[in-house]
Amino acid sequence: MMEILEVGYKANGRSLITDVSLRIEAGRFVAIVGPNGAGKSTFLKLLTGELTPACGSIRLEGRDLKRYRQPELARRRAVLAQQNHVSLPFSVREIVMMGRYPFHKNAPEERDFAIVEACLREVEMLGLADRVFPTLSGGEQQRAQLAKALAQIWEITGAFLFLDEPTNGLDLRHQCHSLEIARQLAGKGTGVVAVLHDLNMALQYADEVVMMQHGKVYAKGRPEETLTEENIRRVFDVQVRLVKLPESGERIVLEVGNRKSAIGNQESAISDRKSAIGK
Ligand SMILES: Nc1ncnc2c1ncn2[C@@H]1O[C@H](COP(=O)(O)OP(=O)(O)OP(=O)(O)O)[C@@H](O)[C@H]1O
Repeated sequence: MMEILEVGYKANGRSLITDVSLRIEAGRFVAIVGPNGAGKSTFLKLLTGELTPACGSIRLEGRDLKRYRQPELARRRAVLAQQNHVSLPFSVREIVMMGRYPFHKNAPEERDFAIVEACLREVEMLGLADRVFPTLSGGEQQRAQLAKALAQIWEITGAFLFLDEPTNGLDLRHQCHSLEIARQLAGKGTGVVAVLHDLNMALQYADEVVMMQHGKVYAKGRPEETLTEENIRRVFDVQVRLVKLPESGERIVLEVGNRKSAIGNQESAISDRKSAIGK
């Protein structure tokens, strides 16, 4: 379990995260949503240990995250970052094997090779395993990086998987497939924390949704409690309707327009200008 208590973070004298408290249980899929610049990635980096809080504490299994050594942390959690640049000519298989580095001493063993193959199969990348990573398309690179993260936590019970916009660059089928993999991992006891922009994906896959705004938690709880029309309007500044699908009862978010439309703003700017020049 992860316990986040009154965490704050500052950069260049500016507060990016303020007073965030949260419990993340293993076996749950938590989606972090919010507009651009809300602090989602910064918060995720605090959870992974990449950044250190300026105040408050983050505890993993009852122990402060700051007290974990890097190799120890690497055996408990995996991260799919938003940007994963690889310029060296590693093959896809070699990239995925990097997820096994925290577990073998000098060279990979038979078990590591088997896990790499299983993870490549999981993300449907077996056919591209020998390709040089930088020659892959954006979506293929994203799936290879997901396979690497899976390889890292493949055999760990109660591990955590942190995903920053995991559906970035993926086609619709692979978006669903990636989140389905994460969902299944949660079903087997992994704690999944994913930054998602697609509110419908959050509704469909998450057990809990944390909605952030201006570096703070605006709302948190079950998806249907958090992703309400009112919360979405207030936080994203957009009008939506939540519609129930008759066949399954599932709810979907339909965007029905910006609160302040760009055209409306342009029209008022033109009329302001006309009155300023006396027309
Ligand atoms: N090192 C830094 N110094 C100053 N400001 C920063 C720094 N890192 C992030 N920020 C700012 O903090 C805010 C939160 O950034 P963050 O990347 O966490 O947002 P986000 O919610 O993940 O956004 P997006 O949806 O666009 O990815 C942004 O306004 C960003 O410009």
